[in-house]
Amino acid sequence: MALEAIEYSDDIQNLLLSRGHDKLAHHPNKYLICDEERRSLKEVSPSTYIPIISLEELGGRSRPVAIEKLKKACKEHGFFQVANHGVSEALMGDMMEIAEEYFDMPLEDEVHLCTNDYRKRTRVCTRFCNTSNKDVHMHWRDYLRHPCYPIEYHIDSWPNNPSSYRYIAAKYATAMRGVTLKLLGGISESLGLARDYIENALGEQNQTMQINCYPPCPKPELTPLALAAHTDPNCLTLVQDNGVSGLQIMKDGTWLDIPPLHEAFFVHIGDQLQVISNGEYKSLVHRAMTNSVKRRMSIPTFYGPSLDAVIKPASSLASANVHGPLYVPFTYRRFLDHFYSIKLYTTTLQQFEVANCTK
Ligand SMILES: O=C(O)CCC(=O)C(=O)O
Ligand SMILES: [Fe+2]
Repeated sequence: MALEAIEYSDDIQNLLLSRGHDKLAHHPNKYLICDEERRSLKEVSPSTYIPIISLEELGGRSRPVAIEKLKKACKEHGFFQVANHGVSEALMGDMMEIAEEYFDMPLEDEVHLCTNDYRKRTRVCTRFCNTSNKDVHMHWRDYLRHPCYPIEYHIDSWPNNPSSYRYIAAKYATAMRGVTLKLLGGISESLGLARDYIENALGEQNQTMQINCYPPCPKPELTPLALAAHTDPNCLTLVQDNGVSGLQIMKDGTWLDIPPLHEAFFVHIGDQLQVISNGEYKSLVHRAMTNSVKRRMSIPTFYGPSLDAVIKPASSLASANVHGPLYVPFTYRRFLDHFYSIKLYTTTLQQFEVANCTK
């Protein structure tokens, strides 16, 4: 689909859930979900075991043991929690507080950031994707999103309100980059690659911070999904939440509830790591549920390639596989264009599978 075709004039300000009431009354059909999604909501199991990776352990003499743990977590689960990560409780608290404040502000100050155009890298939005199909259902979520690396390059595009937003978000983004790079170093080694392999494979790199705001939903039976099932298109995602549950992940064909984590970050694998690892590690299918009582907030840090980086399976992993490379090389820009143009957000990778490209 031509990208030009995806501009359309939904009144995004009217659709933002957090800025006004009764979206269900005004847009009764927009939030309905399909039968298949509705069926899957009934088959959810209670919370699951979440492997713990200690960043202290990864940086110390027990690194080889920690790398083995990391390998098992990535291979068998696709997710883990990172503890002893060095991001202070105070900074995590300040970031969540300013995030909550942001979504309590009147919209007037932020109108200039509201857009559904995914190419605007700093934006306030409510749609998951920018498809031209207006019938795609909406999610019970608003979000603010902005790039964070290099900070000096992007900070002027960030919200200026609340007045300490930029200061706190910059401190947080810097700390999160440190944690992510340490994890990526460990993950590289867990695949038998040089410690800086993945970092280098991401080119100039891209770090994006997102603040998801899921307001209480008056009719969760009508619109149970706050965010539909998807895999993240980036490489690795680290999530902080505000202590309200709602995240679910798919493991071995079953949906599982993930409880809120205190002081730890929930980390999971994205599509680019699946490609670089040549399918050794799989990106995690996940979604979020609505809640009729409490507002849920989450702050994912998405770490991935720069738009021009060419992503492909690591050659040592491709040659170790009887099938060779499982994915064709692509630029991240091309990948994202495809990701934002499809309706089923769990299938982006299929387009880039060698098996599908040589037919
Ligand atoms: O809210 C969450 O915990 C997950 C959010 C998410 O999956 C996303 O923003 O991509
Ligand atoms: Fe996600």
